[in-house]
Amino acid sequence: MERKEFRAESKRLLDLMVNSIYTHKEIFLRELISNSSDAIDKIYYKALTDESISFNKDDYYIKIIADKENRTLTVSDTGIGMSKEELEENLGVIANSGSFAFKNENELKDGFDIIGQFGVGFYSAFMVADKVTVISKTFGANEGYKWESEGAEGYTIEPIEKDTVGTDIILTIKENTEDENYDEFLEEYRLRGIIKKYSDFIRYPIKMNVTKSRLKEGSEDEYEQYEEEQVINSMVPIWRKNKNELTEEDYKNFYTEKHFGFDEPIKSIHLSVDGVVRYNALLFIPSQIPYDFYTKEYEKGLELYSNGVLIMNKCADLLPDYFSFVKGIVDSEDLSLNISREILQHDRQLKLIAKKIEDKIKDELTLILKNEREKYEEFFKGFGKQLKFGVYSDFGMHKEVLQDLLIFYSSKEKKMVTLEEYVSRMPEEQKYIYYAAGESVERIDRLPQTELVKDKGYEILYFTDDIDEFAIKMLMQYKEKEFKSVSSGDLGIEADEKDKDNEKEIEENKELFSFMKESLSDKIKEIKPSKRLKNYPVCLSSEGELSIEMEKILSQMPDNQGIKADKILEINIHHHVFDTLKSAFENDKDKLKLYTNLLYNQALLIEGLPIEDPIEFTNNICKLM
Ligand SMILES: Nc1ncnc2c1ncn2[C@@H]1O[C@H](COP(=O)(O)OP(=O)(O)OP(=O)(O)O)[C@@H](O)[C@H]1O
Repeated sequence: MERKEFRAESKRLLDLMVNSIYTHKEIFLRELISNSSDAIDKIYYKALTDESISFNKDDYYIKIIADKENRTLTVSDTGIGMSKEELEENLGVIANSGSFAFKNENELKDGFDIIGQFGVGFYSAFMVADKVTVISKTFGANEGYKWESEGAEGYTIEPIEKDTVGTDIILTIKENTEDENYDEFLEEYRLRGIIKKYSDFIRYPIKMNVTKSRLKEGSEDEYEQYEEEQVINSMVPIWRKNKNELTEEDYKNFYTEKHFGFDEPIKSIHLSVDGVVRYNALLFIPSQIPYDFYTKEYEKGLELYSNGVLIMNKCADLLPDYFSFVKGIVDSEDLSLNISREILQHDRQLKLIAKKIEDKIKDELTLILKNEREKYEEFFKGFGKQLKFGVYSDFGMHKEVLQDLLIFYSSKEKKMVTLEEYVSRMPEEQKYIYYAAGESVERIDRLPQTELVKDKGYEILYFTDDIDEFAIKMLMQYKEKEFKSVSSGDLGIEADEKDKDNEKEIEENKELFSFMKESLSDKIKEIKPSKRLKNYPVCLSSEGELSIEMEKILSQMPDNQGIKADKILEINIHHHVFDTLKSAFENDKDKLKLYTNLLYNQALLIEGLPIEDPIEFTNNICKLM
């Protein structure tokens, strides 16, 4: 019989499993039972919706058999089974989740991490077994197949007789070592405990033979032991249980068991609605972003059940895009089993459920923001962008829902604040909500353009995400206060007396400014004395809808059309550099050209924009040295 190699990634993971020092080895059983349950879901759904298949609820179960003599533990199910191709495809490679590829070598050395984070499913069997045998017959096939592997060397596959459809996974349990006791995975008591702990909510019976004792027939004091098949799990899905029967721990276990995420959810939401549409929902707000969250591969959606039967893995219509990070399940007895994806989209009941879910998520997030700020900030680090995309998308249609969930770094508070907090602190004479956009808080903090606003004692919100300014433009205003970039032409701050005195100076230097403007030609729209600069000689500001930050972001887009902001070069006439400019204007116009060019390039650098001709720039500096 031919031995086949595992694919490279699988081999590495297998090595990891075999040599695992992971302390919770017991989770292998949870993984296998969960796979069995998924497989039964598939056939159960088929049987319910296809009239040609006879249906008997009792036919669907999982059975655990421990055989101490042969050191085998079998997890047997009456699920959909696997064909030869499926055995190869599913068990010869790491589950097509991509999660593995994402982990880098360093993280991989730490087996704990990968098991804890992703639940590598089937492969975890190798933590406790020397050999794993899978015997499976898929629905509609005439014969079964046996897949067998003793670890990283590879696996074999061959046809085998099997009467019933389903899968048996037979683990040959490892011998005990000095540090590890593997015998326990053959102990009835221990196995029951593991099943209760991790798989109690599985909706199909998990059966096991348990040892009992009874009075011997005809005897009054002599007992005998006998075996009886028992269902170990309670089978009530967690979402059907009463909230006060459940602990936070139960919800967390369910989250992990379902592989919703490798983190701990910041919130579990349990809904039992008995209105026009009756349904139960269990929703989770994760604390960490999944590695693929901001990629095309990420698929949003909730598991959808009709009266306990899974009808869709990821029902996207239940979640708005801006809450796409939410995981969970919805189960309604009012939904038809045979509902198709297309019908579902227009289903009135589903729409009602979706609306209620959206409201609930918003309320919960608002509560966390209010009462558990640190937690919210952690959440926002990961998912804040998604909320801001939500404000921006669909022409701002959802801004009302989302605006109070936004937080931004504040120049004054030195921490994240809400728009509401900002507005409530605004001095009476302050007209606008000021913001500054840039790469990082540190960089924005040093932007010359912030000087005047800070000097006035006004708070500035720092925008460090690309989407921020676009989202704010969509928002336009908050509580009737418009947003204003500190780089915009008109800041709406009254010039103080000193500035008025300077108007004379400006008038006197009109020609100097027009000479400088000419030498920069159309690189800038205008050059003018700055009202906002205090300590810096120059800065750039912009006029119109498109800011310099937005220009930067758009220029990085693949279909960038070279759209430019209208730039204004502002000169600080109180800076000693201005005296140098004046004297060059009098005595040496060529030098003034050089200076103008230098100042313009300096302003670009401060903005984080590339200078157009670095060679010319450095040559100019040398010329002046
Ligand atoms: N008992 C089973 N019956 C039928 N198919 C199975 C069974 N066990 C595993 N499979 C198939 O093998 C695939 C791989 O299983 P594995 O546990 O490695 O990953 P997964 O379940 O897809 O992913 P995850 O464990 O992250 O949920 C499954 O997706 C399923 O198609």
